[in-house]
Amino acid sequence: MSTTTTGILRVDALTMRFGGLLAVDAVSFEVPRGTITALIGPNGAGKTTVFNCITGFYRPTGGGVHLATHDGRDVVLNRLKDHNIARAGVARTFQNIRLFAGMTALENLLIAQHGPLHKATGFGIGALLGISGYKAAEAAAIDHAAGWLRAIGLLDRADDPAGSLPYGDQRRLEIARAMCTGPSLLCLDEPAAGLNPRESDDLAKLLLAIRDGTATSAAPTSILLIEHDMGIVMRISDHVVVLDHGRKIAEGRPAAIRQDPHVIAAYLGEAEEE
Ligand SMILES: Nc1ncnc2c1ncn2[C@@H]1O[C@H](COP(=O)(O)OP(=O)(O)OP(=O)(O)O)[C@@H](O)[C@H]1O
Repeated sequence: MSTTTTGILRVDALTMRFGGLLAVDAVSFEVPRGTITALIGPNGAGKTTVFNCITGFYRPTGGGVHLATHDGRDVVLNRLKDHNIARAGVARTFQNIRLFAGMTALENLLIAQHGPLHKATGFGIGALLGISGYKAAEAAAIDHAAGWLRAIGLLDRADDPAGSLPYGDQRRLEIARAMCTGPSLLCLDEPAAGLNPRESDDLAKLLLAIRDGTATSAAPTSILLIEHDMGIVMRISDHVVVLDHGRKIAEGRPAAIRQDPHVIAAYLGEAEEE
């Protein structure tokens, strides 16, 4: 893990109201660069809402979300449309799998790279005429995709439809697809949901390798994840932010969070409500 404390993402007094419901109430935290930061909390705590504000699905009612770009600029994400948030360097996955099930694993990773390919085509005609710039971009995109397929152990299934892969493989393929966009921040919404212990273990290793930049030749990438599986959170997170009823109730290293009385009370409260 990088030791620099500069945050790659700064969430500043973020507030989100749905009519009379205050779903997120002036929440502030940072994702330190080079870390896996987990956003946890009982059901309805506001985790997905914060996530949706960061990734441009919701426009917050108040506060701001700032991304520090590679070249040191501060980009205010909540003023951008979601495709520009992706362009600024934020990639995300969803709670439900959103692969193109009928396309192959490789094709799913190539689609994620339509940006550089599009640029090389001169808006399409280059591809039709077989212009060399396009061919080079296409070869680079295939190389890049193959690198990610190797990293997730699916190179031998490159030509299989994504929908035919086991569930755990589809989850890792989605993460690879997000990584093919070359993000500086990867946001994952419950990546371990529905995985068996072996698949969770593969996921944990993949996320650590993405953080450290050892999965492929891609640079180390900071990760923000929402996760209910405390085993995985405690095992791989460097930093944990805890929400309850729309407010931040704790923040720190996993070992400290595990013993925090406010966190224990929030989760006990959830168990009593069930
Ligand atoms: N689009 C919406 N419209 C109205 N209320 C919403 C909307 N999205 C979320 N909420 C409400 O905001 C609160 C926070 O929900 P959110 O989904 O962010 O919590 P969460 O921590 O992600 O929960 P879970 O762990 O169950 O997914 C809840 O009371 C929820 O009902």
